[in-house]
Amino acid sequence: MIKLTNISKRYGEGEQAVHAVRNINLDVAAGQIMGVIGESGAGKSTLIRCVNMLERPTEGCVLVDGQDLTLLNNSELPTARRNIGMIFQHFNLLSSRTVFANIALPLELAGMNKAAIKQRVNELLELVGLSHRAEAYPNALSGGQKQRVAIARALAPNPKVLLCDEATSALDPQTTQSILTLLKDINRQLGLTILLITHEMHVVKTICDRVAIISDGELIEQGDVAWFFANAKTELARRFISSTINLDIPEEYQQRLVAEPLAGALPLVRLGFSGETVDSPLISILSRELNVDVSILSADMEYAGGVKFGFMLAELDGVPAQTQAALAYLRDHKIQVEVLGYVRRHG
Ligand SMILES: Nc1ncnc2c1ncn2[C@@H]1O[C@H](COP(=O)(O)OP(=O)(O)OP(=O)(O)O)[C@@H](O)[C@H]1O
Repeated sequence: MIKLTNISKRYGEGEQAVHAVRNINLDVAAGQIMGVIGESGAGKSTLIRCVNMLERPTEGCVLVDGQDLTLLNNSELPTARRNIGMIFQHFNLLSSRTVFANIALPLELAGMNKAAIKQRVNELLELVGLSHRAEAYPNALSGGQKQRVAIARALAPNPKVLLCDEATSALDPQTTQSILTLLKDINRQLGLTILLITHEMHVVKTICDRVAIISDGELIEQGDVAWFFANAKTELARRFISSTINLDIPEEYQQRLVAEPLAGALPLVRLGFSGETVDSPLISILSRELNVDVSILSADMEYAGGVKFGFMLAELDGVPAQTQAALAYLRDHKIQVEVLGYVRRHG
């Protein structure tokens, strides 16, 4: 549905030039939710604004629903943009218009008659759960309600694509969750393709099917969300992932942790479960069949992209040969195993 080929965007010329986006290739299939994540200044806003030509790329080609937008002139763009809705971090509502009139605006601009506008706006108000606030002005709404109005306005012309530019960054965690749930519902109900940019891995984990990571204007890694959590290679990706997972080694264990397998010290392992992990009761098999007791220190298991994944910190207690057999068994079952060290017993 969206296909970006060799997109670059340069601001300015010569030595002053800023290469905000460099040579980016990205495909978003119809009906998919794709998240682009990166740190501040990485080029996320520039990239998403290139998709609807709010910024014209310096190079490359932008196909949306088969149409190359870079070939259109400024008078042809407004019609093509009806296929592409967009929402923003700060909502961008018109404060002098009511909720109803904000949502009606793109329909008025498209020349729709009053009765049809009324029907469509009422449908949209219902979709975003704001029928009771139709006559309110934006100033009287909460941040979450404002974003709901912005979503309704973006959906008014029945676009095939929705672009979300840090759409939840100005919202508290609970409101963020409700907006993400709404976006996912809309994606399912309407088959809408969504491209979002964010600096929060939580957003990606909650609603995206695929994720791409951008650093210094370049896409450095991309993949299905569940795969990405378990397999991402770049340090930046791993940093984003650990920001959503709390697996610190408790202080008391840190003090007893040594690098070498001293006699009597037990291996402390970090187990990574991914979409590839074989779904069987591994922990009970270790204790029942391999005689290794597993003491779980902490675990953070998640469900994202339709797949269970997560991490666990555990101590393995058994004689060395059995512990080795247990580690091999886990690896055979596609669990990532990392021995973090060996924990000396008390005393
Ligand atoms: N209109 C502009 N003129 C010149 N430089 C720009 C312009 N817009 C963005 N840049 C520069 O391009 C780079 C990428 O900016 P961009 O806003 O796309 O990053 P971002 O990842 O969205 O950052 P943030 O999360 O902080 O919004 C930055 O170095 C920025 O200073």
